[in-house]
Amino acid sequence: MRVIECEGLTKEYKDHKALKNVTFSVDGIGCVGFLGGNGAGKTTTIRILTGLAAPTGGKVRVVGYDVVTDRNKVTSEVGYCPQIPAFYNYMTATEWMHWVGKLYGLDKHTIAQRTDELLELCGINEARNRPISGYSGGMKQRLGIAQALIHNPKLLVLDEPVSALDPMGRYDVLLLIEKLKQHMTVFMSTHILDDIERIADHIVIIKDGTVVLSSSLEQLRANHVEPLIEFKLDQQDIDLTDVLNGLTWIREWNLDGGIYKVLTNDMEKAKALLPHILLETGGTLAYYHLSVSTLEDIFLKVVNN
Ligand SMILES: Nc1ncnc2c1ncn2[C@@H]1O[C@H](COP(=O)(O)OP(=O)(O)OP(=O)(O)O)[C@@H](O)[C@H]1O
Repeated sequence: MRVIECEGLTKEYKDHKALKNVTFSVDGIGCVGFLGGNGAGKTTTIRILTGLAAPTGGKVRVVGYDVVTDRNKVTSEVGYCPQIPAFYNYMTATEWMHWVGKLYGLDKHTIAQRTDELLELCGINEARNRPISGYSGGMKQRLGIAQALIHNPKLLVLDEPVSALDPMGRYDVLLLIEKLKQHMTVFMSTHILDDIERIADHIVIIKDGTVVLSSSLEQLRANHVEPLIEFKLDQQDIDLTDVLNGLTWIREWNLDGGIYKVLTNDMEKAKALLPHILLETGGTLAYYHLSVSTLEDIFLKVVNN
């Protein structure tokens, strides 16, 4: 059974088509990074996957259930934490978890047991009897995740879980997601490539309401990572456009922050000739490095294509 199956999903608001064609599927445990720029359609997709909004068209099944016809089953199998989780801040974490457990209709014994397990797992145990109002952003996010897990869901959906956090809070939350993904499917939206690179096993990229890529990270690297040459000249005012465009063995190049990145059809030739050609322009090399394309290079290529 697929954990998520989205086929031709569309969502239209009154005067705006937020999702035009969202098609992807997710199997098994691990972390899925759902990546897209501002307004790409991440939150809208997440709201549909969690049963909070209805699609306008297409088929969506989550943990085997249709999000429209089996909405209650979907909500009982999915845990959701928004970007900025809201609490009754005067409550302690223990009180909050009991309150949420009751909303899910769990019995007292189960609530107490799950609260102990989850507050320990999410690193809130020490602070569990303090009011939430005194928690840091990272602690609130981890409590939001604990709360989302109270009913033991098969799928955890996180909307930009680390975007609003400071580096320490971000580190703790990513560490927690890394633990959770060993036992369940975690679907997290983000616009930060570093997060994906660090913890995701599968990546889905959405652009203008359409999925432009869905692939395992392993497959993505195998298909797209290629060797490249990076260099920088001391003289930033030398224009290399004509020189680089005139070399038949250079397939693609770009300039970013003074650093040239060059993809070639013939690495041996490029290694032998390029440094000399650059010196002939009157420039001196400040930096020269044989490298491979990064996830950022691949992302830009896929999104701009
Ligand atoms: N209730 C709504 N009514 C009309 N348009 C909406 C509504 N909600 C979202 N949109 C529009 O749909 C598009 C997708 O929005 P969505 O919030 O899903 O994007 P996102 O990828 O989550 O972006 P961000 O990273 O900025 O939160 C945007 O153009 C947004 O303005």
